[in-house]
Formats: sequence, structure tokens, C-alpha cells
Amino acid sequence: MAFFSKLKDRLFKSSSRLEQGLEAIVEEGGEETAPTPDPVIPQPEPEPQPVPELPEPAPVPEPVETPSPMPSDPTPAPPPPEEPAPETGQRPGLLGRLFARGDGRTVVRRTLDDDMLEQLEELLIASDMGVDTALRVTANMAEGRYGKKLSTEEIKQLLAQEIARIMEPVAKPMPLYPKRPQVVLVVGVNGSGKTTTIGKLASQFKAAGKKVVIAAGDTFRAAAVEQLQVWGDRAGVPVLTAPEGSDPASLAFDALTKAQADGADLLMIDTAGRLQNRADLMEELAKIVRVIRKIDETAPHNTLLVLDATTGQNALSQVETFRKLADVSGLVMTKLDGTAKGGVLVALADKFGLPIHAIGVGEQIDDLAPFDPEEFAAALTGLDSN
Ligand SMILES: Nc1nc2c(ncn2[C@@H]2O[C@H](COP(=O)(O)OP(=O)(O)OP(=O)(O)O)[C@@H](O)[C@H]2O)c(=O)[nH]1
Repeated sequence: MAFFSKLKDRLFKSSSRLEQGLEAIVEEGGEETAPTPDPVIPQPEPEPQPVPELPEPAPVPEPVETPSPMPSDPTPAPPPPEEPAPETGQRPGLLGRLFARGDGRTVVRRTLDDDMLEQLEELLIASDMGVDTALRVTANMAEGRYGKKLSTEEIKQLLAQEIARIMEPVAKPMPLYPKRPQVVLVVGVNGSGKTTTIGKLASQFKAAGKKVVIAAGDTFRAAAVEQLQVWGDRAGVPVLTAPEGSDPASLAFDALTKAQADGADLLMIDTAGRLQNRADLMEELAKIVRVIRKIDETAPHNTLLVLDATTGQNALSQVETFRKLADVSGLVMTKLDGTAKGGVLVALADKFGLPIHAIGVGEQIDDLAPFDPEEFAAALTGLDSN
């Protein structure tokens, strides 16, 4: 699948960190064993004791009314990720052993015991999954498998299954309603990727035949407005602006009036992200909501919080803060490319259960994809996809 390889390439830093950590853990206390008859997809629990049934992998979330990402990928590819530095010389045979299962050579396996579980927990915490989530994931991985000998590949599979299980309930495209115009308020700290995400979403919705209008609600920063105009041009979507320093709520009101008059399907409102003065920002967002409700008392229909994956655990506190400032209905996680902190998405799903509508994996207009838990889990753990 084209997007899978793109996601996997771009999540390279996260997956290589996890992959190398898992290899090191198994290597440390493991021993060589004969290859299994079915080495690639091993059955973790052959014993007749009660094993918690892992749920069936959910079908890929159907982007019912959400436009799918652009079918082709005209984006100039980012520089190809470097191959993980092979451990030349020092540990001859490790990678050879890992990849040698098909030709009758041995596989390194380690018994799943307390030491190994502790090392796994530490690795997951270091991968930004957070302590609670790391403990839950490792406990689930161990259930029914304690004392069994596992290879790196088998552990990767278990980990990917656990991650996908946590992420499945939150993988939901942004819902579209019959209400026109549907008002989407976009919030998040400065630099999180709000403008870029609005541009990408606008482009996708437009490609799906929707009439979209953007309101440049961060009226205090001329640069932010200009940037949004650039994205609006790229997406072929009008951007409504107001003079620098003017009231964002007034712009939102005018934008909704115009969107209604023009018969638009969607109005996306960008907002300021100054967290330095929370009270001001809270009042600003509350005022926008109050004012647009004078026109449509059901608005906003979605409040998207845009989070920057590179901030790692800080994303958790941003969710907490913005939930107090606004009625956040869903998340978009940007900059998953080029960060080793992708694990934070698992912690977010586990802790808040807020829908994850999309993920950003680059700066180009088509670098926004619906969130697919299995692809994400496979990419994060470095599991090979077929
Ligand atoms: N690598 C990468 N960069 C991204 C992604 N999304 C956004 N960016 C970059 O992040 C930077 C900030 O993005 P903006 O969209 O301007 O963020 P913002 O939240 O609107 O920021 P303000 O305008 O300061 O409020 C820009 O340089 C974007 O190109 C992504 O998914 N991957």
C-alpha cells in the first residue's frame, strides 16, 4: 500500500528507535533457537490455558464522507531515511540471525520474564508512550505468554497488536454533517501546524466536491494571515481576512454570514494559539463561539485540536489545557514524519480517547492522511507489512 510505505518511511525515527531497542532487549538475554515452522507470523500462545482473545482487527476506518487523501503522490519525496546503522563488526550475526529464519538458520529468542518486561516498559516509556500506557501495553503483551520464549519479530507483532487495539476506537475521520455550512473551529498552540492542516483539509474537502471557506481568525499576526492565504491559494479555497488586530469573533461572524450566503459546505476557522495568556485566549475562543451561535446555535460542529508530535509528552498537557479552553471534539497530529516521538499518539488515545481524525506526515498539501491504527502500529514498531 503506497501510503503505508510513506508512513513507514516517515515514521522511521520512531520505528527505528523501538526496533533497535527491541532487538537489544531480546539479544541481551536471549539464546539461539531452531527456526519455527511459521516464523513470520508466529502464534504467540499455543497452550490450552485461557488466553484473553485479542479483538479482531477492525476494518480500515471507512472515510465515509471525509475525502480520502489525494490518490497520487506528486509530492517530492523527502530525503530517503538513512538505513539504520548496521552494527558492523561489534555484533556480527545479530541481523543475520534475525533475517535468517527462512533458510533454516537459528533465531534468537528470550524468555518473557520480569526483567524483560521491565526493559520493555522502559523502552516504551522512552518512546513517549507514557508510564501508564507502557505498563498497560506490556501487561497485555505478557498475559498468557509469561515464561515463553519470544523472538524480536514476535514481540514486534504483539506490540503492534496492542497498539492497534488501543488506537482502533479513536481512529475516526472528521464527521461531516448534513448541516451547511458546517463550522470547524481549529485550535492549537502556535506552530503546531494549524494553518498547514487547514490548507490540507481544505484541499481534500474541495477535491471531494465540497465548497469550503476559510476564516483567518488569528488576526493578531499578519504573518499567520498571509500564510493562510498562501494555503488557501494552493487549495483553491477563499480565505476571509480582517485587518490586523481586529476582533476575531467579528471576522468569524462575517465569515459564517458569507459562507451561508455563498452556500458553502464547510467553514474552517483558524484561531490564535497564544497560550502565554490563557485567560485572554479562553475569552477569545469563547467569544468566537458565542458570536457564531447567534447565526447557528449548533456551531461550531467540530473543534479540532492540532498537536505537534515532536513535542512528545507535552502534547498530553496541551490536550488537557485546550479541553478547558474549548470543547475539543477531535485531534489532528502533525509532524509525525521525522520525529522519534510518535509513541505519544498511543498515550493520547489511551488517556483521552478523543477521535484522531488525521495525521500529518509532511509539509506538502497531500501530506495529511486519515488515521489508520494498524498501519500506524506497524509503522511505529517497524513491523513489515505485506
Ligand atoms: N514535517 C512536517 N512539518 C509540518 C507538518 N505540519 C506543519 N508543518 C510545519 O510546521 C510549521 C508550523 O506550521 P503552521 O501550520 O504554520 O502552524 P500554526 O499552528 O498555524 O502556527 P502559527 O501560524 O504560528 O499559529 C510550518 O513550517 C509547517 O510547514 C507536518 O505534518 N510535517
